[in-house]
Amino acid sequence: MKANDPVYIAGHRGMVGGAIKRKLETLGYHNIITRSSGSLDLRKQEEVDSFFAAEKPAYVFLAAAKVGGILANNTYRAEFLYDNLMIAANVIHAAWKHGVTKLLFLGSSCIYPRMAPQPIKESFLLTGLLEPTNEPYAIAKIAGIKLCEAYRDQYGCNFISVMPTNLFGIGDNYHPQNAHVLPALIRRFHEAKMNNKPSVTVWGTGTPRREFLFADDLADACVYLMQHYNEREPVNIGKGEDLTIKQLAEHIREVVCYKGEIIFDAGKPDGTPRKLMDVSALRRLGWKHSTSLKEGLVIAYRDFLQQDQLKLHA
Ligand SMILES: NC(=O)C1=CN([C@@H]2O[C@H](COP(=O)(O)OP(=O)(O)OC[C@H]3O[C@@H](n4cnc5c(N)ncnc54)[C@H](OP(=O)(O)O)[C@@H]3O)[C@@H](O)[C@H]2O)C=CC1
Ligand SMILES: C[C@H]1O[C@H](OP(=O)(O)OP(=O)(O)OC[C@H]2O[C@@H](n3cnc4c(=O)[nH]c(N)nc43)[C@H](O)[C@@H]2O)[C@@H](O)[C@@H](O)C1=O
Repeated sequence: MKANDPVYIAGHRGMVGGAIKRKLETLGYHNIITRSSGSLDLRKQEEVDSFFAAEKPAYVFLAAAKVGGILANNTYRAEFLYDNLMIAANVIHAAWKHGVTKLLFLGSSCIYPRMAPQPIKESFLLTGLLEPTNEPYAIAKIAGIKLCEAYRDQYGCNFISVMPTNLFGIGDNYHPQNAHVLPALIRRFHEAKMNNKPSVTVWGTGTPRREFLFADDLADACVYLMQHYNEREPVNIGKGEDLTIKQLAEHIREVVCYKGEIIFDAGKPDGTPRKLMDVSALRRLGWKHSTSLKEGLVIAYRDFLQQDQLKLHA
């Protein structure tokens, strides 16, 4: 990938796409192609085809998707399946048809079986039942991986897939119901602090374990793999270390400087008990994260405060 090659980032206004764009710009890439979902709906095959015919991207980062936390996944099951299937199918097919040199598809750690042995190796894909709360999203993401593999097998396309662990960072979604746990709790603890509430409720039992990677680290890994990885097998992207949701909530309470209690609502779903990534393949390829959870949380809280201020002045 050379500095003047046309690089399309699908989903550049999102947390991950935005981080990939920042990374590429820092590295001197100056021919970056972007479209918002308003100007190019990736669920529409003809629109996608015309876009690829006109813009002829050489490299594609596929970071556009319908994304959300456990409740959003479980509530909007139709959209999480339909939108993500259509986006993956349309973009990957157009990339083949219009001769894209290389494409990187973003999957997710939730594609692995709910009760997969830990840490989860890439080879565990399709060896067991999925977590029911995010089965539609996972099925669409698995279809994306299989599309990359099929176009590689049949047509020799250099399409690669990466499986990121749970992410957080700049430009995250802080919606109280639809967000992932980390941004949702930043908001809940902040609002409790501002309103002098005696306690904050955290969904589930607090016992599930999750791994959290800072989105700028993920972007760094994606660009690294775009430059150095050309194989068929998906690659896990994570840190290889996790913690319980209770421990995460305690870290966020500290960063936000909230002094009240934490209460657990076991009526809400826990989801997968654990999904710790085996990152040995990524390490062998020469990549390791650089941002600690604590450092990332401080940046994420600052990002939340900035988004909050922007809304107040909008
Ligand atoms: N966040 C996480 O914890 C994880 C994310 N991932 C994966 O990383 C990728 C990026 O996620 P993230 O950045 O968090 O998600 P965001 O919700 O922040 O961003 C998603 C982007 O996708 C675009 N998009 C959605 N629907 C369409 C559509 N129909 N047509 C065109 N563009 C569309 C949106 O564009 P616009 O803003 O213009 O509407 C948006 O910018 C996804 O593939 C996701 O599955 C994987 C593991 C964990
Ligand atoms: C990235 C990944 O994200 C999703 O899977 P998930 O890992 O279960 O993600 P989550 O962040 O929503 O929850 C993690 C844990 O945290 C608990 N939890 C506590 N309190 C809140 C809370 O306030 N909000 C949320 N969302 N969860 C909370 C929650 O009950 C659960 O035990 C998938 O949709 C999947 O598709 C996917 O790709």
